[in-house]
Amino acid sequence: MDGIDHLADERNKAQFDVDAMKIVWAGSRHAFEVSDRISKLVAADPGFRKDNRPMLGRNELFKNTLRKAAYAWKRIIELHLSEEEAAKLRFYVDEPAYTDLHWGMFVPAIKGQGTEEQQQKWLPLAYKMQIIGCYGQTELGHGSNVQGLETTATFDPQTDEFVIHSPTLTSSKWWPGGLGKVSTHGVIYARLITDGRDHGVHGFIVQLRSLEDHSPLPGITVGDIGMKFGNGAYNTMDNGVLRFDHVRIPRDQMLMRVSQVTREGKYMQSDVPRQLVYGTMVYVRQTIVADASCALSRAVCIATRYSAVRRQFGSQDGGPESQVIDYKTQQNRLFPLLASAYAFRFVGEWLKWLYTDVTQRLQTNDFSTLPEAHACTAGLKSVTTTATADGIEECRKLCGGHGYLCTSGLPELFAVYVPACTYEGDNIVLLLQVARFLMKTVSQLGSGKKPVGTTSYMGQIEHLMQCRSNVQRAEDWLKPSAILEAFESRAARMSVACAQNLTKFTNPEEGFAELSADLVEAAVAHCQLIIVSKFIEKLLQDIPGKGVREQLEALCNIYALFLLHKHQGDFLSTGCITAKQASLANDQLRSLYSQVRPNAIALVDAFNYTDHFLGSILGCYDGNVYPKLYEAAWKDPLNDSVVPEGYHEYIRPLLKQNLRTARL
Ligand SMILES: CC(C)(COP(=O)(O)OP(=O)(O)OC[C@H]1O[C@@H](n2cnc3c(N)ncnc32)[C@H](O)[C@@H]1OP(=O)(O)O)[C@@H](O)C(=O)NCCC(=O)NCCSC(=O)CCCC(=O)O
Ligand SMILES: Cc1cc2nc3c(=O)[nH]c(=O)nc-3n(C[C@H](O)[C@H](O)[C@H](O)COP(=O)(O)OP(=O)(O)OC[C@H]3O[C@@H](n4cnc5c(N)ncnc54)[C@H](O)[C@@H]3O)c2cc1C
Repeated sequence: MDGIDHLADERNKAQFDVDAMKIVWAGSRHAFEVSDRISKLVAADPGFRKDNRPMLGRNELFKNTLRKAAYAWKRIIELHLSEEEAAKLRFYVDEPAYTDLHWGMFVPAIKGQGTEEQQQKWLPLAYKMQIIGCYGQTELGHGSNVQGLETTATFDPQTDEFVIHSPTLTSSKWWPGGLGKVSTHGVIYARLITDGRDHGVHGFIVQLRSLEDHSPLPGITVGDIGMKFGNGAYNTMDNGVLRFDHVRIPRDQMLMRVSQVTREGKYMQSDVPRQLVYGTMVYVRQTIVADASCALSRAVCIATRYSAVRRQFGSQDGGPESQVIDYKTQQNRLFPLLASAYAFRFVGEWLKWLYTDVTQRLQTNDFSTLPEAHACTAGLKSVTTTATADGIEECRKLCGGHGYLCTSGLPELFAVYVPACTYEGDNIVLLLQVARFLMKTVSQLGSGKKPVGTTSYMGQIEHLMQCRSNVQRAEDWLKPSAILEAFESRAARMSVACAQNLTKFTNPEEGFAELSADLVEAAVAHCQLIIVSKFIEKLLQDIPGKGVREQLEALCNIYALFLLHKHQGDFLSTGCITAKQASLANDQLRSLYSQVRPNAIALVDAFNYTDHFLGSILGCYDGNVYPKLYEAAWKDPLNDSVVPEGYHEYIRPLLKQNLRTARL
């Protein structure tokens, strides 16, 4: 447009090396370089244009997604992109598509639950996209309760086949992404039945469509489940419905790493735990935490840049009005979200490490850390997606009226993101899994079994149950030890209080159900402690770059003290801190906001997002918001004609009606 950087003054205020921060955000110099190169490549390619999405009807929108996915694949092949680069390209194309499920769930399910032989047969086909797969678990009647799935896979020893069948309406598969219109195959979860016995839910590779003409194979009814929340948004995805009418598949298409069925129809279990059938969900939940930091940082980048551009009130002697980012209320809503984006980034990095560690252990038949990995992935998925969905909506409000325009990018971002609170495990259901893990940990405290990993703080339970914070001045809250002690004692006390209340019930399951709201709060406290402590651990690492560590320290303190303020009730009622200390934390928070303020624009520049990826006029790099908004409005299809279609039919007759009739 005018070629001027309208945020240049803001950028000049920064007190740290933004390029060094970009590397911290990306995770490594290599990750930064890949991400930077691929994001620019996508942004410069008109084939990946996305600004017209909210205007398109479903069929047009979906066809456009198919085109982009095919084009992305073409570019991946032409440019000889590595697996890492290809994943980045799909990420920056930024359009939910069947490929997400193919690469993100179908392939991992075969890798995690297939035998060597099965992997050798299926993975090369999937890697070349000669078959396209989905993850078919959820049914019309059951999603959370996986053990309640109704689809059956009955072994027929006569033919050495499984017969896959949907016995009821509620057993119809319902939701799997990519299933509706695209997938040729699916990993389908069904109850395994041999010789009249039900062995529970297992995974099967089932071909759904002809590889010749894409028509459903005999016995298969398949389609899309219909429009979802928002314009554009997740409607680029063909979430599907699927019914089986006695569909036969060969025996070797049951994923047999965890359990097997022999030629004679004998059911056998390996010495790996049965829970590995749920392994793909652990993998995906871990990736969702990293994705949360991406979605939140994107919204925060838009809201921060726009808050520096937008001015309201406060003009003195005819000078400019105040930038809204200078209002403390704006900072109090925005900066904790900025801090959360960084916090989720680092906890996501750590969770990836934890997952890699568990996977390596599983390969050597060490299953000891699986329960913790399940609790951490479930809990962190829940806490980070809830905060991110709420955070995106808050960013929209932080942008005032203009945030409500699709051109702000925020409505679509919210609509695409919000199902993350439900898919891959409803967030409350997942927190209840964490609570079960915590109650088990508390119950074992007296047994001499030392809690490890993320529950190791419970090892000092006597201290945590009676300690009092020694914070006396606001600055004392900057000490990591003060923060950690407060968060650890809050989490420990909430868990122990639940455990004590549970003993009042003769039936433990009844007690768990009755106290579930409290248990969820205890689980949240535990997960927030993990996020805070991983941020603090990150700061123990070597962090090069002028001023970078100082910024991260400020953000870490903002994240922790904001949570402390928001959940004051927990901290005060459990007696970990006094009302005076809570008030000092708030004083400290205000002064941290002032410290971050001059760095705010540079801190969001460090995400290194292109204008294409942000997809937001309010968040554009140069801050030249008003001319772009004005220009975009005229491009709306409604402005194609000056007098709207329908004028002669519906407006003119109104205007020309008899006045006397109108008065009656
Ligand atoms: C809620 C539970 C965990 C309940 O399972 P259950 O067997 O009835 O539960 P239980 O008796 O409490 O647990 C038995 C035991 O299994 C453990 N466990 C449960 N899940 C896992 C796991 N993933 N890894 C490792 N261990 C696991 C539990 O901790 C229990 O262990 P324990 O017996 O206490 O030692 C489960 O059914 C579940 O995960 N439900 C959520 C369903 C879900 O996440 N579906 C995802 C579908 S795919 C999708 O949404 C893709 C969207 C992606 C996109 O579009 O991008
Ligand atoms: C966009 C999107 C994409 C999806 N993609 C896939 C896919 O690719 N493959 C696939 O298999 N599935 C997919 N799903 C399905 C998804 O995994 C399920 O919707 C999810 O696991 C939640 O299950 P549900 O729908 O049965 O919710 P429900 O369990 O019916 O939840 C309804 C309410 O009940 C509450 N609730 C349920 N159980 C309990 C309990 N024990 N205690 C307390 N409260 C409880 C929940 O908190 C919630 O408030 C997708 C879903 C969406 C929205």
